Amino acid sequence: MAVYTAVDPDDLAALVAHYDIGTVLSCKGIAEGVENSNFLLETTGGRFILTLYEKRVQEGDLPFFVDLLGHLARQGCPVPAMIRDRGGRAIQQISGRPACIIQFLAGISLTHPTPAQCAAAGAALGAMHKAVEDFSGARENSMGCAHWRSVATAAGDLDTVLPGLQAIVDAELAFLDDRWPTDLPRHVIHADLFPDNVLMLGDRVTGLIDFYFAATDFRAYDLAVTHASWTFSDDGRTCDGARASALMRGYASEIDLSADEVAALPLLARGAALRFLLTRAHDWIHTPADALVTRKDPAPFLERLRRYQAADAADLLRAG
Ligand SMILES: Nc1ncnc2c1ncn2[C@@H]1O[C@H](COP(=O)(O)OP(=O)(O)OP(=O)(O)O)[C@@H](O)[C@H]1O
Ligand SMILES: N[C@@H](CCO)C(=O)O
Repeated sequence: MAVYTAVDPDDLAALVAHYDIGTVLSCKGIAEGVENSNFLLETTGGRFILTLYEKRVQEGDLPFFVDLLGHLARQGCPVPAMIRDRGGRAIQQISGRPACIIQFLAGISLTHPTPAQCAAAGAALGAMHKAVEDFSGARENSMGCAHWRSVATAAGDLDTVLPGLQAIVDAELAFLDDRWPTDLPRHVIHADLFPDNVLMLGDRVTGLIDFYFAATDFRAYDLAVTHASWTFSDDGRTCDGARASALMRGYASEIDLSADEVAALPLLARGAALRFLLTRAHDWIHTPADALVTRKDPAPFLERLRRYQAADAADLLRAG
């Protein structure tokens, strides 16, 4: 369960009193997620998500996320609104943390998506990319390629996570540093569109959530992150061809990738696998023992990295 910070009931009642959302009925910690503290907040006015921003979200970035979600909502993307209080403020403070009350969206986060659901997710990502093209905001990708070396250093001794991991990471960082593209189409991307950040009812996408890694980067890298997180077996050893081609086909129904982007996909996918391997390894070592959080296993992302390193990786990344 991801609850790093507890919320005092009196503080919560005082916060909610600034909004036109009624009074608090209940507030329960949400089991999913590892980054922020999330609560399901029920008031006499309805159901909301209360998010307290933790380690990886900088308070100064919150206005960017509020603007981005507003822009995407106006373009018809299924993203949750950040609720504003009577004074027009979306960003608050509670328990010493920056916090937002967010619209609750219906839908279920999948753990084992079908090909049809992968196609829908790919199309939703593509539609989001179209919608964001004229968004004027920008944010450096603090989890992008330029930062992976410092994430690795901050993690500490990677061999304590998996024997031999340090050498694998060092070699991969050197490989990617030499080859990472510089001039592919870029705009604000989600950068973390895992299945748990997409709400679905059947084969329909009802919500895209958790934009707190959104940043300016290659759109094809966003597709690579989505491929890495939607199309593999739980242990990361096998990429499911039907899911992968459906995801790519769904994305292609919205966005025509250039030949350069298609050629770069295997490399971008290696980067995506490394990014999540590194942050999971960091959290494996550093998650406080008393946090109500289930750490995510880094090993399946090492397996994905190996798969994307293979000579036939481009075959996994083709639209069927
Ligand atoms: N707007 C929303 N509507 C409905 N449910 C939501 C909403 N936002 C979050 N949730 C629920 O809360 C869970 C955790 O939210 P979120 O993914 O934002 O947390 P996180 O700690 O940032 O996670 P991650 O580990 O994916 O970065 C989601 O899986 C979902 O079940
Ligand atoms: N989606 C990420 C957590 C956010 O960095 C993971 O599953 O590792």
